[in-house]
Amino acid sequence: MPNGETIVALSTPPGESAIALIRLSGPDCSALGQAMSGRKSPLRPREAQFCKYLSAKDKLLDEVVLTYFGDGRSFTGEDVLEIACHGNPLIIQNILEDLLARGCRAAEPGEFTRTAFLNGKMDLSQAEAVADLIHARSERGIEAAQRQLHGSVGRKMSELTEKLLGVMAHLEAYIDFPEEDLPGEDQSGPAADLRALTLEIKALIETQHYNTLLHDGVKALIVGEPNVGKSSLINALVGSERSIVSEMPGTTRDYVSAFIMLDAWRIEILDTAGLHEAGDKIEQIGINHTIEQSETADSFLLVLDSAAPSPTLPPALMERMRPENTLVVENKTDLENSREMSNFLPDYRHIRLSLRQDNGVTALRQSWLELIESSLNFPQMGGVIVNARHAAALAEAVDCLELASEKLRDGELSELIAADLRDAVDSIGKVVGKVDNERMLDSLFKQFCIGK
Ligand SMILES: Nc1nc2c(c(=O)[nH]1)N(C=O)[C@@H](CNc1ccc(C(=O)N[C@@H](CCC(=O)O)C(=O)O)cc1)CN2
Ligand SMILES: Nc1nc2c(ncn2[C@@H]2O[C@H](COP(=O)(O)OP(=O)(O)OP(=O)(O)O)[C@@H](O)[C@H]2O)c(=O)[nH]1
Ligand SMILES: [Mg+2]
Repeated sequence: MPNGETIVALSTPPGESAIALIRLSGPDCSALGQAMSGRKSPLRPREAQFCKYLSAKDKLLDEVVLTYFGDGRSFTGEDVLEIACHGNPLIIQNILEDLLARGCRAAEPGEFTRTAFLNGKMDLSQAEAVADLIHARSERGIEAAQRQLHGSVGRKMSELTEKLLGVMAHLEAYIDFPEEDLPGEDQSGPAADLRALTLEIKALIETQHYNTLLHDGVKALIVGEPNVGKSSLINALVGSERSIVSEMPGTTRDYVSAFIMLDAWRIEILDTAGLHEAGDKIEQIGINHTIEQSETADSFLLVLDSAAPSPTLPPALMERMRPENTLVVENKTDLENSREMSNFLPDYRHIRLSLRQDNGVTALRQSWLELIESSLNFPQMGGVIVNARHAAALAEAVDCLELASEKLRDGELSELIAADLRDAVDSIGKVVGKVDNERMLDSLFKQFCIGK
């Protein structure tokens, strides 16, 4: 802490719990630990110690376990004191009030992690990963946040920076010598290096898509003609009556959504209004909603009534559905006149089932999972997935590289080109927080929870 303050916050959720953890960071931790426990000697570092908690007014507030992290060997890089007390909101409040009375300051949201970043315990992408890890809602999300917490993004940025510095060195050699004097493999010169690097960064920016998938979930749309069993399907997948099922065509008028887990994936699944021509005004609005939703959908379950003729679907929707992102669900196989429909969309994966007899749903989940995993091709780039902030910084780097490429082509001065490349290095540095910007840090850490 620049001004030597010691910050304090409850790090566990407010409310009743078996144990609550109050965390302090700053120079007063050792003295406070000794004072609150009434010990004659300082607390031994990195050792859990059972103590009484005595307030400044010498009142016994609770029996607690104290852990002191000295010499900055802690999460924040400052001295840290952790107080594990009984999880009663009144006890927690008494202890927090006592610590404030003893001169501590209440921590801002994310301030512990911000301190860790400012003390060089982690780079900015790792600090973001701490929050991602807390908020992840699927195994895939946790895995991705853990990779980032271990520095995957930072390592990728170092690699890109190294390459860029290499291009800068190459550029100097290229400018200093006429083309014909360079060894054969250098004939294409830095122009080719720059192109390759630009493509690599653009590919990295594309991985932002996976970040959205991890946070918001994979968005899946159940579509098909009226009465084919779309609502029966969402109910079977969710495991409860999420959507109304009836024998009347046109039962679902607008989309209904639910979240499910498909293996390690979080999926937002939408049951939609049956698609058919004409219909009344409300139906038409519902159909327009389906088409709108299809524009941002990652996956489709196209339901067919296998005892009815093949459907004709709106071209605007068909455009979005491809063999890689769509599973064709031939429902109602229990009906006598049910037949194979593999001639309809023959390039697509089909699955036959009877939702009425609850037969085939497990096979559908398996088949759908395979389709999702193969179509999302997840994750490439050595497991690096960038977020919106990283992507914006990388897009700046791409702009700088493209400027540099243009100047190189136009034969401009090497100093001008080098300046653009240095700007690109700075933009890449923003990802890990090498380029400091107080406002950006404020807005980033504001999104954290208190005590983190
Ligand atoms: N009790 C407790 N559990 C916790 C945390 C915490 O702050 N306190 N964490 C908070 O998010 C996470 C663990 N992260 C941590 C990261 C670094 C250090 C630490 O003491 N680092 C020292 C020593 C490293 C070592 O001994 O290898 C250092 O970096 O110098 C502690 C926790 C999850 N569990
Ligand atoms: N025989 C048979 N009937 C089914 C099957 N699955 C669903 N149904 C029936 O088909 C009718 C329509 O089912 P829904 O799930 O409401 O169909 P929907 O596609 O949501 O229909 P809309 O919302 O009107 O577009 C209901 O009477 C269901 O009980 C099945 O596998 N076999
Ligand atoms: Mg329905």
